[in-house]
Amino acid sequence: MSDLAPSLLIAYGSQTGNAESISKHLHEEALARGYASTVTVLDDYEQVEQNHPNAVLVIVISTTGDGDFPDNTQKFFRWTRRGAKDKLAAAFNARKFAVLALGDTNYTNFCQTGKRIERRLIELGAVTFQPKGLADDATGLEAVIDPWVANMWSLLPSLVVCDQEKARRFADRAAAPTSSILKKQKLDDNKVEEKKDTATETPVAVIPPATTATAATTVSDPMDIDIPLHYTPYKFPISLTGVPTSSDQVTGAALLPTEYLSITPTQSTRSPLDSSKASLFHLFPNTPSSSTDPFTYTPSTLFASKIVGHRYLTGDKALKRVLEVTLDVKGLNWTVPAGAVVGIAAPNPDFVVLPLLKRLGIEAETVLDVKLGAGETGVGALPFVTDAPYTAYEAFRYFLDLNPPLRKPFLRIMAEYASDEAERAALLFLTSTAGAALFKSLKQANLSLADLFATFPSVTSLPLSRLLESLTRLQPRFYSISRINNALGTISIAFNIVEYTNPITQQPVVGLCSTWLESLVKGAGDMIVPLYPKPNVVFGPPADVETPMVLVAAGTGITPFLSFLQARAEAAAAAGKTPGETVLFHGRRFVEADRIYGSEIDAYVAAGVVTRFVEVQSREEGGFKYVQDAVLGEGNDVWRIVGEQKGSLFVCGGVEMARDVHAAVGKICGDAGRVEGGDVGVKNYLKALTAEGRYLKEIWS
Ligand SMILES: Cc1cc2nc3c(=O)[nH]c(=O)nc-3n(C[C@H](O)[C@H](O)[C@H](O)COP(=O)(O)O)c2cc1C
Repeated sequence: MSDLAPSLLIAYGSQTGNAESISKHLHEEALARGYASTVTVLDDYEQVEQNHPNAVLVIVISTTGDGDFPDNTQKFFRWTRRGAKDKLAAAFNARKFAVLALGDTNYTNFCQTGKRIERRLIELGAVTFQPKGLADDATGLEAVIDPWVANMWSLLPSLVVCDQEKARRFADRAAAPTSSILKKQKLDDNKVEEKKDTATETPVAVIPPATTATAATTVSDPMDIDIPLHYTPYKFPISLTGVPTSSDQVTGAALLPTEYLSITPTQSTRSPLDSSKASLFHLFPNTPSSSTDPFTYTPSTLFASKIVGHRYLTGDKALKRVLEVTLDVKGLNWTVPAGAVVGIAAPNPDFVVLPLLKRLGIEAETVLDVKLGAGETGVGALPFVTDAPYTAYEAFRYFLDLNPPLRKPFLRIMAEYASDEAERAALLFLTSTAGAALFKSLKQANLSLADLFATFPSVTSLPLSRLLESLTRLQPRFYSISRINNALGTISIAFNIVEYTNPITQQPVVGLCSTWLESLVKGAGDMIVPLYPKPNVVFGPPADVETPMVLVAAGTGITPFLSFLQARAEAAAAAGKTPGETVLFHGRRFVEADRIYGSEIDAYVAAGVVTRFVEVQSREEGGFKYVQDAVLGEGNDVWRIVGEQKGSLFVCGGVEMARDVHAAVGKICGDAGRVEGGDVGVKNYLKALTAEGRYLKEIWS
């Protein structure tokens, strides 16, 4: 009897789509190599595994937040810790598995989730068939992923049953210098379109229609805002040094991913173009309009909240505008706790969607029938699942990430459809090992999909199925709630309007969600914001209002702390207690212009809820420059509160700031022998504080 497992099961956990995309491509390649393969999101693992009890398991998982599990793995990880012993044993005992972890060394907890999952599965009796891969986004994921995956393919024949005929065909394809199917076709096909340089094409500019929807209460509206209406795609100048001009000269190009989606444009059309309406909701007919359980709402059953107020929190001198938006969430029936977070599903802007559809030759109004190809079984392989069939416009506007990170499998697919030989060669070269430096320079330019098509204008006939296979789902954007009114059923969020110039392409870049929300308050839509409450948020103030705490924020990192202070003031008043000592550090650029929630904090200071407010300005003379300098400067107090009085320390803001504050706190702990054991002692001490929930961070990149 063979010891080989009957199949391969690829399970992913992904916050922004990288692990998802990698897993789907692994799955497709596994099928092409002759393995019976299934791909699933980790949260569905328990159910999917029952149909594949003896499969070899490959886990691809990213780390998010501050060493946290992606949202679509939380259920899985909880189950591995607290699930029924017999079920866990059945699922994992003697299971052969390997972990490919994605992370970024800019974060303190590099690839933490991959490490934890591997450790936990080993505890449950599973056995690794190759060491985990730790891929680093800071230096380029491919440097680790490519050899890790190559090693996996070399080991799988001794682990999983393989269809030898398919394996042989695959080996033949791999041995061919490049896929020549399209090339041959082109030689005989006079109908191939003339090369068109779309970089010079004028993109369609869509002017959002004016609305008569209820106007928001504008407290202050300091300036006229230009809402972007169009985007001119950027053609990346590829340096031709060392780049082969003919595809025959390219060696070691990536293999063409197998096609797995079947997309049929149906005869029906639906006019989808009224983007002033929250048309997203007709795609989710089963979504309850209200529910007694707020967590019924998820990324695929969104709640329709309504903007009922807005104001700018920054002054004219500020370099970035901070907008506060107040949303009616009564129907959620959610008693919102301090520190709560909502995920907002912002659509792609029409000025990106419509030119892209035009570029691909797709009618926006056509209803699509999207299915897995014949013989496909992977439950996680569909790019999105909704209750209703949708139009091309809806798919592009609401469901697809149109700014994906540059990925080699997609470049390989583009090469297949490039009608210009030099472009085809360049695209193939980009996927090869020899093209690594060029790939890196293109990746660093953060090109959008539109830029990529402008860079390779001869890719004109890319089928929709190929594009959808390569794109991942548009992810919700998360916002900490700053102000809560549970009686009225409203919440407020405050955020920077993201706008900057891409340093490499010099193109303007705008944030998807922040600019969309701003456009709504400027009258570009019907003020409906699809959202859901993020479950399992642990970032909240200590339960006992007398526990002292230190809060460290930079910029809009102040937002969750507003809710902490509000909760503390209310709980102290209700219990007739004096709130514990609270030191709040807030870093910003300018004293006045960036004093986000300044008057609210002044009121908390006056009421004794904030006992010390340390304001730090990086662009003003005098005082501490950065918040980490202030934390270090106030080290004695920080230690007294956290170390001696067993208080709590919370940090919220960007990743660099959190790293620098972490270093400052480490120094405070190590100074004067406060924590013994040198660097290792301090590291373990801070780890223990985190485990106790007394040192928590909310971080974004
Ligand atoms: C907000 C945010 C937080 C992150 N936190 C961590 C972290 O704590 N540790 C780490 O190793 N990587 C961290 N990363 C890096 C991601 O794991 C990495 O970019 C990965 O490629 C993302 O994969 P995904 O798209 O499948 O989620 C973070 C990335 C973001 C955007």
